Amino acid sequence: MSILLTIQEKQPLVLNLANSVTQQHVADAISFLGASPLMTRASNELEELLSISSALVLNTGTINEEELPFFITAAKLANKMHKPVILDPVAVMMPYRASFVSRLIAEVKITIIRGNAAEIAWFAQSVVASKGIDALDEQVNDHNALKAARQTNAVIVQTGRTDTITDGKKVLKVNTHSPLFKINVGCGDMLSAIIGAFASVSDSPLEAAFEATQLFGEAGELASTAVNNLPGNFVNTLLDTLYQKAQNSRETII
Ligand SMILES: Nc1ncnc2c1ncn2[C@@H]1O[C@H](COP(=O)(O)OP(=O)(O)OP(=O)(O)O)[C@@H](O)[C@H]1O
Ligand SMILES: Cc1ncsc1CCO
Ligand SMILES: [Mg+2]
Repeated sequence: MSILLTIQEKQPLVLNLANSVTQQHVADAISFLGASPLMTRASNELEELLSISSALVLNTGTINEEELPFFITAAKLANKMHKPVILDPVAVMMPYRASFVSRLIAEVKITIIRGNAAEIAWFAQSVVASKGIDALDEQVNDHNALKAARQTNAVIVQTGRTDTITDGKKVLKVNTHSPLFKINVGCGDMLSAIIGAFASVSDSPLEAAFEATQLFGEAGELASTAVNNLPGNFVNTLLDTLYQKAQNSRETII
């Protein structure tokens, strides 16, 4: 059975410590795929929520220092309960964010890290040109992705014009092309959450990360064409396309 179909059968709950910029799109993406999103900022409910969740997605886009213990507690509980933890290390190259993420990953096990080339370079002690949330270098850098995977023991999803997915040994690629992804803020956040939904029902983080990234890339291409390559309606059309793909996967077996 495909992972996408399993998501709809199991309707897993995906718990998100989301950023405050793009959380509606993140929740929609999870929901339209057939999973169930939940966002929280309350440490006193973490244990209860994680016990009914199938994955935890940590997005460090709008963190502050008071939230570090909250992120650590959430991930430690998920580790203890053997639930996959996905990290989206937004702009981790910036010094405070680097300090936050360093302290987080020193304490917890991350299953999958999804970031752009500049963010993944940081995990490989390397530098790729960037400005804030955006990587500026379009080169495909397998070396950084492989090194990041080996150093963190996580599956790495390095997004860009070509996406590279690796566990430090095997390297998989997604080569779909939708330029509108780059200018619509939050598409990376949506993909990280979708990877969370896939990992929540799969025993293979590598396979889950690859299939989620491929689905997202294909949906992006269809959505770009449908909106004549104009950005204003892209995300809504992308969400509709994800929904249709999820529905189609059901029809293939009915
Ligand atoms: N230059 C590009 N051309 C085509 N697609 C791209 C390009 N850069 C990124 N993408 C696609 O955009 C999606 C999000 O990846 P991206 O690298 O932009 O994440 P991000 O920088 O974290 O985004 P955000 O911070 O806005 O959420 C991925 O599906 C990726 O394949
Ligand atoms: C623009 C922005 N700033 C912090 S998080 C975020 C959304 C992209 O991750
Ligand atoms: Mg991002």
